[in-house]
Amino acid sequence: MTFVDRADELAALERSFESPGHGFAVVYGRRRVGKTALLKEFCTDHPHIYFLAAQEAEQRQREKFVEQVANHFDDRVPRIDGWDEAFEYLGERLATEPTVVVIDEFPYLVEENDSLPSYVQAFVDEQIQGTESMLVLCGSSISTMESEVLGHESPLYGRRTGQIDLQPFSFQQAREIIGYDIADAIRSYAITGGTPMYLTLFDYGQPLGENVRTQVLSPMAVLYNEPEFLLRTELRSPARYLSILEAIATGRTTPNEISGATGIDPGPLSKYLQTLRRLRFIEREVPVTATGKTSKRSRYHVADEFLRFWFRFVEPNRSSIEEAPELVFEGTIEPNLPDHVATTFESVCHEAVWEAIRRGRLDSYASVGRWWYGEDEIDIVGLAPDADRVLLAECKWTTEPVGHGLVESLSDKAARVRWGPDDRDEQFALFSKSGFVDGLEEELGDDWSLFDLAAIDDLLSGPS
Ligand SMILES: Nc1ncnc2c1ncn2[C@@H]1O[C@H](COP(=O)(O)OP(=O)(O)OP(=O)(O)O)[C@@H](O)[C@H]1O
Repeated sequence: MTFVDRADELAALERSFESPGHGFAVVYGRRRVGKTALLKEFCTDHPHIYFLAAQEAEQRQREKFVEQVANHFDDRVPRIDGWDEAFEYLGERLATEPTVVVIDEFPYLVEENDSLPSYVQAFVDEQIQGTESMLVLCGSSISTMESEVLGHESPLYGRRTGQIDLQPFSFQQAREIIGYDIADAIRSYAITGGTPMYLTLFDYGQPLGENVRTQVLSPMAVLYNEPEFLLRTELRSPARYLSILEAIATGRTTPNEISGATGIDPGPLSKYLQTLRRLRFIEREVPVTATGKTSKRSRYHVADEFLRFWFRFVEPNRSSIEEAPELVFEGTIEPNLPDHVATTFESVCHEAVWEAIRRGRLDSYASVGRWWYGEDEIDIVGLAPDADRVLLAECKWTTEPVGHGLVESLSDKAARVRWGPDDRDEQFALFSKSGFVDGLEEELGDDWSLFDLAAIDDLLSGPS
């Protein structure tokens, strides 16, 4: 598998290494998001020591660490008693040769010895301070990385010279891996999301349905149990979190609805929701026109396409999947997939809007998001307060071409979006999977921009 993208992250690590004096970078993010792949790619061009911590006894880990340092410098392995000595030895050697030292899965070391952050602090302050070397701490447990490395309470707080919170690939980035045409690429992304490992599990020489059957619906497949595994990396008892995620994935988006579906009282629920947000399993959204971030109109959604798919189609059907996966696929997944993909299509169009702005195909907007009020909802609304300009856009993942009906309903709803002065500049855009009825584009004036799948493909397949 060739390494894809991550240009910004590699450049940030490079800057940290090149800038005068030592570097201390922290890389974290969800499991399978590509932290190790990123660091290995970065290391290829630099003298480096890459240490992968494991869930094993502290002493054995320390021995392995020291062995690795000694091997790198062609030393005889010294006798070392504690982590302070191990880091002291490393520090002495780094003074002679600028080197990148990566400690991957750092939280495993902290689990074994919670003084590790203090040893690393002394190492950063006293040993690598005067060198041109760089230390990178990496970890998948967002909770541990935030509390033990990045948080106020940590001895390492404020010492880092760089920090990367690695995110899954956007659709545009994922397209470099997904080998389907644009329609199937969107469907496929609706199932795997942008997590590199999930993207690389699919065989794009096979039809999408076959990938779903073998990679998701088989009890032996990695993705069959993946969300539980992800939650267990972060949480001791994930049961309640699982039921909250399932409620959100099946369309309960307000705290009231989630509380009703799960039976969890609003008080404790808000804590669970906060934790799920911190771990990036869910996101809270407010209408783009809302001024306060705590708008009463806020809604929650599952922050990752794969999790949304899994909690909607896999978790509720586990026993049937084990009995008759084909029936679940044909009876439940296939008929409901277009509805699931319609939401993914909206976020793909959202990316297309930003790309169209970058390329000058649309005017610029300071913020772009969703808008809703009462029964009304508009998929994408862009606001340019400096120019009193608003963009109003709808996305349709339907089998029929879009016609006048959508134009009229969007124009009507536009009038109900309370934002800006009365004479604001209104621009419109339509995104459609099945194109537009003949002549629509010519009929509508310059204020309307129409994008079919080919146009979206064109926007999102080039370099970002
Ligand atoms: N930039 C990338 N381009 C192509 N493939 C990638 C990229 N990043 C990750 N992958 C693939 O995704 C898989 C998971 O990546 P990786 O092991 O780096 O994730 P991780 O965040 O370190 O995961 P974990 O915390 O579970 O160890 C790997 O098999 C890797 O080949």
